[in-house]
Amino acid sequence: MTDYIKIRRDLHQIPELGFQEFKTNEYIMSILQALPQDRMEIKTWKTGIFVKVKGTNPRKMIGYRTDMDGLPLIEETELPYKSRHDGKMHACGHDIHMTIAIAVLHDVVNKPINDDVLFIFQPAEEGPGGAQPMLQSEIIKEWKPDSIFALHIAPEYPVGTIATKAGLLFANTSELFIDLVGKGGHAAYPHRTNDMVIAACQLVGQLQTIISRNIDPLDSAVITIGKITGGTVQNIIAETARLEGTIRTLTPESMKKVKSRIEHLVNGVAVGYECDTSIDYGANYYQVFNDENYVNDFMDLLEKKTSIKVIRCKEAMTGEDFGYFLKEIPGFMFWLGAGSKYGLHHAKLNPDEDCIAVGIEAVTTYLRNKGNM
Ligand SMILES: CC(=O)N[C@@H](CCC[C@H](N)C(=O)O)C(=O)O
Repeated sequence: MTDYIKIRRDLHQIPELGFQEFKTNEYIMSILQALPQDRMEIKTWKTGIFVKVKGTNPRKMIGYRTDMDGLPLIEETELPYKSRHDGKMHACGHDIHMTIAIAVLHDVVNKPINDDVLFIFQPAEEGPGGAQPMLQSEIIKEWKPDSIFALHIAPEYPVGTIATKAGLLFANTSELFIDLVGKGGHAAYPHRTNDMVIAACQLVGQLQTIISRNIDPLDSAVITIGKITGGTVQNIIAETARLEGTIRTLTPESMKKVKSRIEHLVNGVAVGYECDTSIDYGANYYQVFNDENYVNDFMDLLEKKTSIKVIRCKEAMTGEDFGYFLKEIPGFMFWLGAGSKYGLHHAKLNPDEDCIAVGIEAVTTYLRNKGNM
């Protein structure tokens, strides 16, 4: 087993939720402390870490970002190194992302390039979002990279491939939490209550009409209600219900429109069912929009210098708060093929660990080329 596979498996066993990545931080710090220190400057920010690796003749600073958090999900793999944290799992590949960042950092510390490289270990990508507050931190004001890039594993692409495109890669996202409060009571006396299970069911159906009736058919958007809770027991009419979901759009303008329609429909339910309602949009992520020049250079470079297969893909409705970095700093994100039968956010996700070597090759090839010009 290589050192990097061990690192990935160690990290896989200790998934932590956003801004609680304490053990993850400690684990990464212990690796950093064992590296030669003369070229590195390390600063911590909440549970995140910035590492500046000084170049030999720096003219610019290149940023490379990895996310750190896991998801609230019970792992259903039979892997000997499955999650040791009950109800939490690295089901979005952040264990692989961190491993690749550590491996590349190790390489750049041992064989420095001309330019400075800023490695950003960012907490809370799954929520509530670490990128935006990190960008507002004093550290990034002092160490603002001239360009930045990042990767995300893609279970649907085979190992040995990467996929990306110029322009929009990932959607605008917003979490969605809707609370309904009516009047509960005995199941045999519905006329004395306002049943929030009925109101919630109506609302879920109505929300889907936003996509089919309010969004231009040539545009695209998603409203997913992933969770409904309400009521207490089978023979009591529910006083409260809660819908939890997410909105995805291809433009910030469509996001505004979807939210405005949601508000109208929720108000309609409030009037129609004589209940109290509230909406909370939770974490909102800006689209991941790749700079055409940077991403084309990257794809051309991999095609010329490596045997990695480069796929020009379509945009996806996934979200990533790396979009906030790209809003301020030019750069790009790419998918790294990880060949798993189960997709992102699935309890049986099992990325092929061979993708780690491909990720390391793609990132170091880019850094060694761009950072030595
Ligand atoms: C790559 C990926 O799967 N990202 C997540 C980002 C979560 C955004 C937020 N918590 C939301 O649900 O809107 C995704 O679900 O796309």
